[in-house]
Amino acid sequence: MKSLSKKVAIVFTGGTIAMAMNKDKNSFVPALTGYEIMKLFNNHFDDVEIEIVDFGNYPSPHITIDLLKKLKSVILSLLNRSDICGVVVTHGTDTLEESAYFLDLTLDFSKPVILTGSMRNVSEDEYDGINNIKASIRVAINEKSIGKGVLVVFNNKIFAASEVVKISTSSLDAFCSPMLGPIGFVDTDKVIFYRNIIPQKKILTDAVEEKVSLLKTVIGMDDKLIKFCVDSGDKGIVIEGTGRGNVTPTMVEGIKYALANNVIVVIVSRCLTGRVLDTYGYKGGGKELVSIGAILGENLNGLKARIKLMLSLGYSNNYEEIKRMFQSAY
Ligand SMILES: NC(=O)C[C@H](N)C(=O)O
Repeated sequence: MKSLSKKVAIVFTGGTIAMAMNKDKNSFVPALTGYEIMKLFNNHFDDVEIEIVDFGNYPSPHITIDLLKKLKSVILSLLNRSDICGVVVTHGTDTLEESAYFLDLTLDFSKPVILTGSMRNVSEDEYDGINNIKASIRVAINEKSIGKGVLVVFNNKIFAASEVVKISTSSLDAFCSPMLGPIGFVDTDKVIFYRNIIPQKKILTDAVEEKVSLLKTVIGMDDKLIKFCVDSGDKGIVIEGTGRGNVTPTMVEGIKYALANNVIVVIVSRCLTGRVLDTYGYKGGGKELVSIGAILGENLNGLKARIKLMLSLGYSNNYEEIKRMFQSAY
């Protein structure tokens, strides 16, 4: 009999990793349970026991905040068990970075939690689901993965949830950390970390404010979308500004309107790397935005800043406290 020294729970939520070709629809659709995926896996590990948790089979654009709250509590109850050393979550890649960051900010745990998925489904030759699960298990059982927050393992690269983005619609190498690169790699059976990360400050809240929109600044943009968000009841708006965090002059009145209506406005950048800062003093520049009360979102991209604002507004309705949460992420 095998001696089972380590136990990893794998929570299956759906995505391409659990999809197959449907001939009638001539397209890819949800098809496989966690058990069916793991039958293909053919246990590669002698010393690891796997526990399968079938959470659901959701394409990731179908993931909601309610589902994320449920997923968080499923993961928490697994992490609380002394027999489980880490949790792997399979997830559709389209929204994986949002779910990973949500879990990173809300799970206060040192045991490894790894999100992964696949870019090819089981009907395709290059099905990458098994390799990604295998690499994720290796990271989950590695002691060096402890205390690093939620990680994303994809195509043998290891990323911090706070940094990772999906960069390709179709490549197997679909994820990257544009500013800092992966924190490590899975090289055959070895897990190698090349740098450490400072875990993000947690936002320990069960309440999540869902009325938060994300807008992107483009040339010639006016303020009609900002005003629409305010008038339709948003409590927060994240704006991806240009460059250092600037907007068009014609957006400023809308931002003032939002702030006057107690809607928190967070400015981040549509650039892929770098921090926002109030360096520009022209109309719509960061200096004016900060002076009227907009909050700068540091180096977060729009997707992550929106998740953080939803959680911050769930935790507090105090403007100063929310500002502090954005300014001291670590
Ligand atoms: N590769 C994938 O998983 C993409 C799929 N559309 C999803 O996110 O569910």
